[in-house]
Amino acid sequence: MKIFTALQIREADAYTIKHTPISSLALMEKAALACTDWLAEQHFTKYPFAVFCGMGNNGGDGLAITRMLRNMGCDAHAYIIPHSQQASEDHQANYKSLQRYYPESLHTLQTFPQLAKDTVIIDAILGTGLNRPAEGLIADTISRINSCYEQHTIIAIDIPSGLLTDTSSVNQPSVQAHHTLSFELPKLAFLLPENAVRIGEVHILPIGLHPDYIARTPAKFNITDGAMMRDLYKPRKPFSHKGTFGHVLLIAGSYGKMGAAILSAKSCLQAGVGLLTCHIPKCGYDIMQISVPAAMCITDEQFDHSSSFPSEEEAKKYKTIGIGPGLGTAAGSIWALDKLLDHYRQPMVIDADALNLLSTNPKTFAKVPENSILTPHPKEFERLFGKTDNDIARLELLSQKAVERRLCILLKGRYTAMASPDGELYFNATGNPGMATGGSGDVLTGIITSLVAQGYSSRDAMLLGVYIHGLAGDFAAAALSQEAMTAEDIPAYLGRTFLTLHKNQ
Ligand SMILES: NC(=O)C1=CN([C@@H]2O[C@H](COP(=O)(O)OP(=O)(O)OC[C@H]3O[C@@H](n4cnc5c(N)ncnc54)[C@H](O)[C@@H]3O)[C@@H](O)[C@H]2O)[C@@H](O)CC1
Ligand SMILES: Nc1ncnc2c1ncn2[C@@H]1O[C@H](COP(=O)(O)OP(=O)(O)O)[C@@H](O)[C@H]1O
Ligand SMILES: [K+]
Repeated sequence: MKIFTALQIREADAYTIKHTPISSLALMEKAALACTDWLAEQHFTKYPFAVFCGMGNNGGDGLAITRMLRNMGCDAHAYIIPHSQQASEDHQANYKSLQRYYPESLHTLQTFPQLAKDTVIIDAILGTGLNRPAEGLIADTISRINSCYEQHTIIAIDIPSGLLTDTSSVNQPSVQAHHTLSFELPKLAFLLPENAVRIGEVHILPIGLHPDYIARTPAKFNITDGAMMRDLYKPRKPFSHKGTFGHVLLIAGSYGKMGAAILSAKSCLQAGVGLLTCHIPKCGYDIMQISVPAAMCITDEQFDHSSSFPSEEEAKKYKTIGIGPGLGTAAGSIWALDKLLDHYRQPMVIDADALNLLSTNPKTFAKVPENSILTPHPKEFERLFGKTDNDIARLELLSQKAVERRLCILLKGRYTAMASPDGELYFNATGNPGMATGGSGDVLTGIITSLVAQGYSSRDAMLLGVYIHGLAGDFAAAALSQEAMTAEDIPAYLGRTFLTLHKNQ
């Protein structure tokens, strides 16, 4: 799914108006109807409404919504904020309609109104046309709306007013909404963790924008989806054997952190690898052999951490190496990793403590093979590449580092961002807060390493691995609840997840 900029959204609107019998005003009517239908479905229409309207088309939506709510018998009032000399054409048309049918519902905002108990606040002040920070009466109204957050439900139309669509809004005033009703496609602003408290729950409502414009307009950012993943997925051929699906070496675990190695190993197997060998410290031998009998084990000479990885000759038998979960950051491990990288040139998967080791040893980092996949969470990302002022700057840094170092790098989170060496940037939408539990990341490392071994390109293994990891987490949450599920439940639901990838699903 594509993420369009504010400019592209405007072009999509214009293209739809030009190439279909629908007028600009009719498109606004559709948008307003989609919002009122949603309000009715969610049973908000039993409450009074205060609709705050700007003077552009977002305000036009607000006026149309007020009229439609009135048509449904609701007690709705529109408060227009006079921030401009002239309202947009469609705003003027909707103003006239409301004035004609429900003149008592129209107000020009002078002072913030007294709101009756349970009044639902609709924010239709500014939409994608925001071109400077909100100030004056608009900023005051935003701040008054936000002061109602605990007592009233706040619903933003298209985007919370004050929030920029395509760039960071840190330190800018904006409405803080419980729900955002947006049209047709998600916006970049909705995917940024820094905006989480402002956008609330986002609901994307279709309004029939022209599919041709959407199909042929390239987007800088995309969200992966089921259709794309079904195209990437490689079904197994009947005469394949375990050698077909690669041999993984998983270097993981240390004293007290063998669980990370177990989670990663189980996930690697359940994601379909042909053979799995785990390199673990001596303390982990019984634990691994008992917990994951399908995995072979090589024990390090050290008892509590690993300090000697395979030689060039030994490493040849592995299709790829996954390294990091529970590894620890002992000096011996960095020394061993450095030695390994002197000869191992295949793309590998690097996570957790292995990333921490790289972040303190730039010379070792420089030896990481091209097309390797790095899987940092935000803190690990910061250790590797430094701090940024905001989420947009961090996305740019992510993309820049992936291109510069010829690596696939994924930045974990609600919408994991995935950058490949050719500059592509994708977001993943599967997954849920039930996965915010220790070990979920170790599961991801196992899955992605498994996919690389099975012959997926690094980019495809990253996109598909993150997608199925999240979807398995969604199945686990649906069956067990977000609270009760643990990281172990994610590989347990990989089976159901793979079934959704078959072409006939
Ligand atoms: N046919 C269409 O184009 C459709 C548009 N839609 C709505 O239209 C919105 C976009 O409409 P517009 O392009 O009119 O944009 P806005 O409604 O966001 O308003 C833009 C106007 O506000 C002014 N402005 C921008 N930032 C300001 C600030 N900080 N302080 C004061 N004034 C400011 C601009 O100069 C401009 O006059 C969308 O977000 C969506 O809600 C929907 O009705 C769907 C169809
Ligand atoms: N709220 C959430 N929504 C979606 N996915 C989440 C959420 N919280 C965590 N996750 C996913 O769970 C994983 C957690 O990884 P990580 O932080 O490395 O955990 P750990 O180090 O405990 O294994 C990531 O893949 C992340 O995307
Ligand atoms: K708005």
